Amino acid sequence: MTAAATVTDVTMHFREHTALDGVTTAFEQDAITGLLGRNGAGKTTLMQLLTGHRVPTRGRVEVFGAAPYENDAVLSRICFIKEGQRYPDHFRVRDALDSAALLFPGWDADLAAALVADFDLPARRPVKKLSRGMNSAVGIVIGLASRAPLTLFDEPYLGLDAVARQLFYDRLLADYAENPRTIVLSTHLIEEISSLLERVLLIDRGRVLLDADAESLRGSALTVAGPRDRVAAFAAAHELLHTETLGGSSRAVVRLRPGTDADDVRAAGLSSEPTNLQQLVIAMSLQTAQARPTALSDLEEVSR
Ligand SMILES: Nc1ncnc2c1ncn2[C@@H]1O[C@H](COP(=O)(O)OP(=O)(O)OP(=O)(O)O)[C@@H](O)[C@H]1O
Repeated sequence: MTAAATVTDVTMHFREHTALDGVTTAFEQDAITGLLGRNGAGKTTLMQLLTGHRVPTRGRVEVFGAAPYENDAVLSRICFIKEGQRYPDHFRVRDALDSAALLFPGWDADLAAALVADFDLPARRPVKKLSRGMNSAVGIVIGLASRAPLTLFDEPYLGLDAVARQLFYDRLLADYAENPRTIVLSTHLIEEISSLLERVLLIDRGRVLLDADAESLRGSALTVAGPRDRVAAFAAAHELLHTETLGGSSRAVVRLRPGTDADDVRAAGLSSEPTNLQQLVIAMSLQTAQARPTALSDLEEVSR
């Protein structure tokens, strides 16, 4: 794969807190990557490193072959849309778009105008008087119309209703099909965007938990159910992500070994149902949470 950006053994400390811990990954060029993970996992921190807003404590970040920090040649090719983006107080919607047009060499004014109409944005209204959702829509218009070779959206939906979110997904996909570029999208609305994704990067407590091709993930996990012993025997031959047992029955989320499918589950005398990306992410995150050593505060609670 050709990478637009690479992150090599990157650690990021904020005083005593480790936000990223030895992260190595690559963002495929001209692909849409979903950056997933629980609150505080380190998604925003990773995006800040990719966009030159921070330098890592250790390790190397390269975007288009060079370190992004204070590198104008690289930064002019990056658009970073953050949750709750702020604009100067006096800015109207039109001013926000005009300054974005100056900032991004690939700016498409026609696309911006079409998106403003799609999202029903009042061009002459001050941005600070917009509703939360409208404010997010301004960020989305800028992110899409920038046509930046690397565009990052960090939870861009604050306050956006379901119809507007769907509009965003549709416009993103349509424009991306005509103008492929590298897009990184962090979100907690995993199922809503799962069909858009070509790559999935799941971070948990600053570490990479999953870095995979979305197509290969689809169908790779199943929820299997049946008698406890049979489920345990089946899971032992695959990768067990999460299990729940009630009396003699169990349900387990399992990542299948390559070359196996639901027929193998049936042959083992178990029932199965597909596990979607959101369920897979939850199961993997829960698995690491359960495997984690007991927190100090819990020990203190026990010893009291
Ligand atoms: N400037 C900072 N100073 C101290 N700690 C920070 C700073 N920025 C982030 N952190 C901590 O680093 C960790 C990762 O934060 P980050 O914002 O990257 O997570 P996230 O995955 O984007 O979370 P969310 O989904 O809630 O937005 C968190 O524990 C956070 O408190």
